[in-house]
Amino acid sequence: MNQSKEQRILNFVLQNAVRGDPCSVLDTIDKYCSQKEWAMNVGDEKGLILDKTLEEVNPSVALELGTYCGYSAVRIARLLKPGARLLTVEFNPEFAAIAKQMIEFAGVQDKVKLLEGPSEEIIPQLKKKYEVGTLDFVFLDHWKDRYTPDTILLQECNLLKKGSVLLADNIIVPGAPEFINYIRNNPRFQCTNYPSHLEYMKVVDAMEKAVFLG
Ligand SMILES: O=C(NC/C=C/[C@H]1O[C@@H](n2ccc(=O)cc2)[C@H](O)[C@@H]1O)c1cc([N+](=O)[O-])cc(O)c1O
Ligand SMILES: [Mg+2]
Repeated sequence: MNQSKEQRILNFVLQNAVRGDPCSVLDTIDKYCSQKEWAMNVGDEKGLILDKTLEEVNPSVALELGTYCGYSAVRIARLLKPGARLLTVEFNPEFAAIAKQMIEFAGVQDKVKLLEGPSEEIIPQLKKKYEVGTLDFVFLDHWKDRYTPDTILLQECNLLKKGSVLLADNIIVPGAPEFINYIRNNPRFQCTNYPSHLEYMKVVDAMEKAVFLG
């Protein structure tokens, strides 16, 4: 059976990146996806916005919704302080298997826990099953029509505290209009927009940061 694009990306990393070096894994994925096959990784330009936000927040507990091939999981994990951890949620078993190998090759597996399943099932389990108190940082990069219901669910499950930071990808392309409408009109969030470009393309995109005010 012929390989998936995600398998080809992983193979390119296994053959060309430096094992245990997260930056080399990120650079190798960016090289492949900008030169050979486009893929929906957050990429190097929006990745810098993710990096800066992480350096500001310096989270102890981070959640990612939408692992895909593990690019942003590696990107986030490489910046976590000792003892800090990332929980990343992936629904598609093939993608989860790829991401697991990507995370292990990058050498960040001790900081990352990959949770397989839909976000609406996993989020309500975070406190009891995954021993989460509250989340310092949440990266939203999964199905765009899930950003709003999952943000509501995070609040309902008491997973956010004053100062928790949400960062959402793809505000322009593919776009998350309901989420923008919800979060910018919600007095419990302080929002900031970060204009950028779609990964590996000249197309305009943006990220939105939303700080929970408690
Ligand atoms: O559609 C996009 N992202 C959807 C991502 C979905 C990922 O989230 C997982 N998931 C995990 C848990 C769930 O509950 C549901 C899905 C899915 O299994 C998939 O791995 C997208 C599209 C473009 N684009 O240019 O077209 C650019 C981007 O940066 C994007 O992020
Ligand atoms: Mg995205």
